[in-house]
Amino acid sequence: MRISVKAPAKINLTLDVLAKRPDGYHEVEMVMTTVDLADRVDLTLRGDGEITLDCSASFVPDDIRNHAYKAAVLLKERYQVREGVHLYIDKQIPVAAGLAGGSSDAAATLRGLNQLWNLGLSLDELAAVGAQIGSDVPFCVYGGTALAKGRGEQITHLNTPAPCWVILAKPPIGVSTADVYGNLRVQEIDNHPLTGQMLRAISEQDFPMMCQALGNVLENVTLSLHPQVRQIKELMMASGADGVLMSGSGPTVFALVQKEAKVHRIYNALRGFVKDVFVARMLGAQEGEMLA
Ligand SMILES: C[C@](O)(CO)[C@H](O)COP(=O)(O)OP(=O)(O)OC[C@H]1O[C@@H](n2ccc(N)nc2=O)[C@H](O)[C@@H]1O
Ligand SMILES: Nc1ncnc2c1ncn2[C@@H]1O[C@H](COP(=O)(O)OP(=O)(O)OP(=O)(O)O)[C@@H](O)[C@H]1O
Repeated sequence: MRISVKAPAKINLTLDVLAKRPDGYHEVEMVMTTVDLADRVDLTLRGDGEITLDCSASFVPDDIRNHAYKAAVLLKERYQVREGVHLYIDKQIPVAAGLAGGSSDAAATLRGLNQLWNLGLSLDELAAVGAQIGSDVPFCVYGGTALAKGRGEQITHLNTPAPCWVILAKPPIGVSTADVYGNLRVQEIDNHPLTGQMLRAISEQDFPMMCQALGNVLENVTLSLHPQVRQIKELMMASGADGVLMSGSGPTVFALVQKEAKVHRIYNALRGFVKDVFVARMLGAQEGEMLA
């Protein structure tokens, strides 16, 4: 038996850090949404109980370091499953990009195995397993649009934002999330995003207010480490984007626009500058879509 599950990328519409915690993580408050730039995870039942993985991108680890592999191991142990699985990841989301590609693969694996292994678990139960893998995994289990608190695992579901286009551009650098958080001086943050305004903009589907409320306190840290990220932001703004922000710990920057004509202008301007440029839409549905 084989099933395929979509693993969409996420963007952060806001990312605020409130405090550094004694466990080394940071207390965050962030609004996240999924977009239709997605990996695909194929899951094939293995009767011998083994867990194996292949990925279309050869540089992505194919063992326990892979978040999807880890998800399968954790679920198998926790629910004492006898069967195994072969996972194949068709990678479309750029790696180490601030788009939660690995987290989304893990979440898609949890959703797919729930079906393949007939576990009958709720999304809340899958998200609890996901939290053991990474802070972004619980959000990715649900998808859609949400406010995430704690270290990212406390999820409140939100409405679908105003319809718009999302143009994503990733400069050819990988960014370590741990390094970016490590370089953040929480007491010195002077650009806290307007989270309340973002929540209002989403509930009222107010596109201009959503663009105004975009904000990410990790942006300055990554910008100081990688000046190319600032150049991409400036290029997007000069090409007519309605709102521009870095996603997560970066280095991917996204532009929001409502008029389709602007999409082409921004895309063409960026393609002369970086190779990885994607045009996407925000996903409305809360639960990741099963393909088959
Ligand atoms: C930047 C974001 O992607 C925004 O959505 C997340 O906050 C990070 O999510 P993630 O990549 O799933 O993060 P994890 O794999 O849990 O943690 C990677 C590293 O980031 C740092 N980290 C992560 C989350 C958090 N709330 N505080 C942190 O300080 C820690 O040093 C941790 O060792
Ligand atoms: N399934 C996977 N896909 C991509 N990378 C993975 C995967 N599993 C583990 N990794 C490792 O995780 C690291 C981060 O990759 P990922 O693409 O998830 O980063 P990211 O998009 O910045 O994540 P986040 O936004 O959650 O911080 C990579 O260096 C990669 O080696």
